[in-house]
Amino acid sequence: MTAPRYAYLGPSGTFTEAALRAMVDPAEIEATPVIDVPAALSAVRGGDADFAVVAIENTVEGGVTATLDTLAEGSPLAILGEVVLAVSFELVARPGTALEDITAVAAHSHGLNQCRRWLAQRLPGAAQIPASSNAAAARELATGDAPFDAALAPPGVGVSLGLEVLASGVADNPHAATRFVKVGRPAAVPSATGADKTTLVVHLPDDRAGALLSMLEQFAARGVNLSRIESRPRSDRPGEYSFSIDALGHIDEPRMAEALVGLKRTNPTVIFLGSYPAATGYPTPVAPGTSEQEFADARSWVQGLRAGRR
Ligand SMILES: O=C(O)C(=O)C[C@]1(C(=O)O)C=C[C@@H](O)C=C1
Repeated sequence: MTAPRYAYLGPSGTFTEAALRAMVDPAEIEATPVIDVPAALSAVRGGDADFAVVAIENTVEGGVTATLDTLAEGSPLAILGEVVLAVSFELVARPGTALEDITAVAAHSHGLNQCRRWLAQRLPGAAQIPASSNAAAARELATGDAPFDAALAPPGVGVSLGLEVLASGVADNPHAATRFVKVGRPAAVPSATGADKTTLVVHLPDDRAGALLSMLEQFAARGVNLSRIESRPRSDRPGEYSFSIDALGHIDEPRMAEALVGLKRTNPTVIFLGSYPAATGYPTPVAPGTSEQEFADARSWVQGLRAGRR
């Protein structure tokens, strides 16, 4: 059997690679670094990779828009799992560089934003240069003629490239974390674990007052908790928005299945991106009256009514 092929934001050393390693045994897969999130997801869509691991949300920047938008448009993809990693950086530079010598620092734009305050305090005059990834910035510094003299890199990457660490634990928020998802092509949904998450994209009906409220009611009426909802502008219809939603629970559970039926009946587009184990591991909250047994009992009561039982 050939090893499953994974695409991830490279080069080697990115937080995305660390997330990939946290999800699968690197010895059992073939991992290919790619230049950005759309390239990783295109590799899956086009069949060059079986899976991709991509960042979807971080505690400072919120949703990773490249991921949310690329998942929501184009041929169907499925989220199969998630992992959350704590994120803090090392400020790295070529040996002999002092903090006061630094005139320009590079990192992924999310990395720069995750260290905005630190950079303002410690390197107030330095230009901030966006790179395709934090690890790519460190690599360019080590090997090339980089137009910057420092980089914010994932821990350990600078030393492995022969760079010096000028500061470690760099992060504005000591609790900063990034959530990554494993994405594949759609297949039968893996069974519920009891601690699951379902990700959806919903387009609301045009020009209808209360459309957002009635979409949310589909979840509320079945006791389904949302853990994330964000709106994104639609590239095909300027001025209109799609909603990217994480809901706690699994499509195999009647409360989630009924919410999906309601969403499908009342909204023009519902994209199901998958039901998969939640990284928190917290059991799915079950509101009174929404357990599987209560749905089953109520259904058989209705069946009984039809058959004349009162
Ligand atoms: O994987 C990496 O190292 C990245 O550079 C990407 C990325 C992101 O897309 O958010 C990943 C984690 C950090 O939050 C900062 C940047």
